[in-house]
Amino acid sequence: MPELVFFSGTMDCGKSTLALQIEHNRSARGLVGMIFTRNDRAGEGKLSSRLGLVTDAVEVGDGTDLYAYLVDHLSRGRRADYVIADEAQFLAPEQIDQLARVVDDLELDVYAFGITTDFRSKLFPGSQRLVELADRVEVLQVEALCWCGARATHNARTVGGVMVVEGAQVVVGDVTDSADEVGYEVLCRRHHRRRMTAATARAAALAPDVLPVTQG
Ligand SMILES: Nc1ncnc2c1ncn2[C@@H]1O[C@H](COP(=O)(O)OP(=O)(O)O)[C@@H](O)[C@H]1O
Ligand SMILES: Cc1cn([C@H]2C[C@H](O)[C@@H](COP(=O)(O)O)O2)c(=O)[nH]c1=O
Repeated sequence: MPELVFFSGTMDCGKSTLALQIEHNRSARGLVGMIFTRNDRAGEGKLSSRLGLVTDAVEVGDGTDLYAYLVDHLSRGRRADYVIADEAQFLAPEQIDQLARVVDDLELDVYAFGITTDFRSKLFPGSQRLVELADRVEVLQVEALCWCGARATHNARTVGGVMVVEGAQVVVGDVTDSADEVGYEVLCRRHHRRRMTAATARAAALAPDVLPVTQG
């Protein structure tokens, strides 16, 4: 039975890498994938992983009907044996419904990859719809780590290394972005709740009132 699978995790846990591996393994066996993405850091129409792998993809826009796109593609005699949707958190709920229809009516497997929650630990609307509709939700196995060493479960947005909780839900960026700009950092829940990033934890450890008193 074809399935809608949601591979979810924090930023930087290997979702795009897994998407590219699934694509590689299937294309090595002669299958043809339809790859959708939205707002990938590598630019329009790209699916990229931090390990350096990248492939071309169809850039989804606000008005793209993913079901209609596939019907049109197939009716022109082109092939699509399965579907990959990366950065699926950026898709609208209706577009997730369209992916579910691709599974049910076109009988294609759909593999969606995305982060579940935003920098305020609120569900992205597209991810919420995926959790509601997916046949399976798979949490990625190679977990990212918080600076404290615990499993990272939350995505923090930072400016100058300091966690912020105000701003637009969508701001494309990376965990490696320089400390001056808007960037991201993955944290465990405890440190996300306390808004304690690696930089603020370091600063707190160096603060004069916590330095050991030197004996004269
Ligand atoms: N230099 C590196 N060497 C090995 N692994 C790396 C390196 N840089 C990033 N990674 C790994 O790549 C993964 C991030 O891959 P990516 O697919 O881009 O993540 P996601 O799509 O979940 O944000 C992480 O598991 C990270 O550990
Ligand atoms: C938490 C959060 C993230 N984003 C953006 C930042 C990145 O461009 C993507 C996530 O990509 P990844 O491949 O999973 O690292 O999402 C955002 O727009 N808003 C957020 O709250």
